[in-house]
Amino acid sequence: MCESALKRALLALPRRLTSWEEREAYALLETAGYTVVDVVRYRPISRSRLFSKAKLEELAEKAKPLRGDEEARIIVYDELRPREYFRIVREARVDAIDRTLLILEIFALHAGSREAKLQIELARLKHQLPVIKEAIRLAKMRELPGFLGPGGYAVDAYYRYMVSRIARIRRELQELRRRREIERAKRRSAGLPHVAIVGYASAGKTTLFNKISGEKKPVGPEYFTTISPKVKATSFDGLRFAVVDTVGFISRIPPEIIEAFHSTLEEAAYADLILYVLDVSEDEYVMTEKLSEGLDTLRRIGVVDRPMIIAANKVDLVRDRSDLERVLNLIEAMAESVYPGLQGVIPVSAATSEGLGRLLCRVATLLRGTAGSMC
Ligand SMILES: Nc1nc2c(ncn2[C@@H]2O[C@H](COP(=O)(O)OP(=O)(O)OP(=O)(O)O)[C@@H](O)[C@H]2O)c(=O)[nH]1
Ligand SMILES: [Mg+2]
Repeated sequence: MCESALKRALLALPRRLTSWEEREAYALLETAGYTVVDVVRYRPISRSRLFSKAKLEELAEKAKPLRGDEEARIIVYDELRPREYFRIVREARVDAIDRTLLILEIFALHAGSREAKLQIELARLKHQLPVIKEAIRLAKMRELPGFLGPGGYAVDAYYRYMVSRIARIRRELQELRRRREIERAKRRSAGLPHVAIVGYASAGKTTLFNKISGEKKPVGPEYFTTISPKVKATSFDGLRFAVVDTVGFISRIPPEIIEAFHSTLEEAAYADLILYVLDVSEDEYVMTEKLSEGLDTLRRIGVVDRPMIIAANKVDLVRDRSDLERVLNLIEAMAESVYPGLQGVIPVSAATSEGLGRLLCRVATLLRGTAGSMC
């Protein structure tokens, strides 16, 4: 969902990005409601120092038209260390955010549940804590005159507030997680096996979830349309099961976000079957990159041995159908080599329902554990 009034942004892009990662950067900015007014490309000097003096001057020059606009931001599509943040803000006099904060802004736009809102606030606070620490250090050295009041007392107080707020959010999240576990246990004791739909952002997970469950959850071309997991009981061929929609993966998910959304992705770790949605209408290189990123993310959240089916989605958009078999084989070979639990790759179109019957038949067979199925 884009905000109607676009916020202006000066985008700082590292030169190391591949072209599809660059497209992803623009897609994320657009989803967050920014319009890019100018771009600065740079090669980081080191991990802690991104910009040379000359680059910083270029950035400040290009940021001039944004000065005084409270909504405008310099967006550094990288990990921004506190010292670098203050260097930029002091030089350019426009506020800056990094890639993690950009992603969190998008999450905040789509956060419906209390749990999602708390997770985002927690991730933001944890991200800001080192910045505030740096502000205290600079205020003590009198390098940051006037920043949040004299002598940095206000900064100190804010720091203490953040620490106590983090502790409170952690407690509340623990309670919500406990409740979620109870609900999951209830569904299990009712005998419902769980199928978790996972995959890269915008692969078509919710479209497939809606088709399988008869729901009408929002879908859309922007990233992170879904951020809280949705569960719905459904049935196929006399078999009842629960289907779960989850938050999409993106490349290089920042650690704060992985941690914040662990409980969301946890639904996948508890599932009896993983339905991995892959957009096969994309360029082959992009598709395989996204597949390996996604499988890597699953491994990081502890999904290593659950049975998995890959739904090769959006086949309605594949022009060269004669080449599809080769692409499916490639996906299978690639996924199998890193994920031994793979139980097949099935071409589908969540939009037109093509292949859906075969997919569900395979899901039901695996959940029943019956051998010698027709699909
Ligand atoms: N042509 C075509 N479009 C599809 C298909 N499946 C999904 N889409 C479109 O792809 C876009 C993304 O679909 P979603 O279902 O929102 O994708 P998602 O994986 O849930 O995305 P996030 O929740 O943002 O991670 C939407 O514009 C859908 O209409 C398909 O099989 N064919
Ligand atoms: Mg979705």
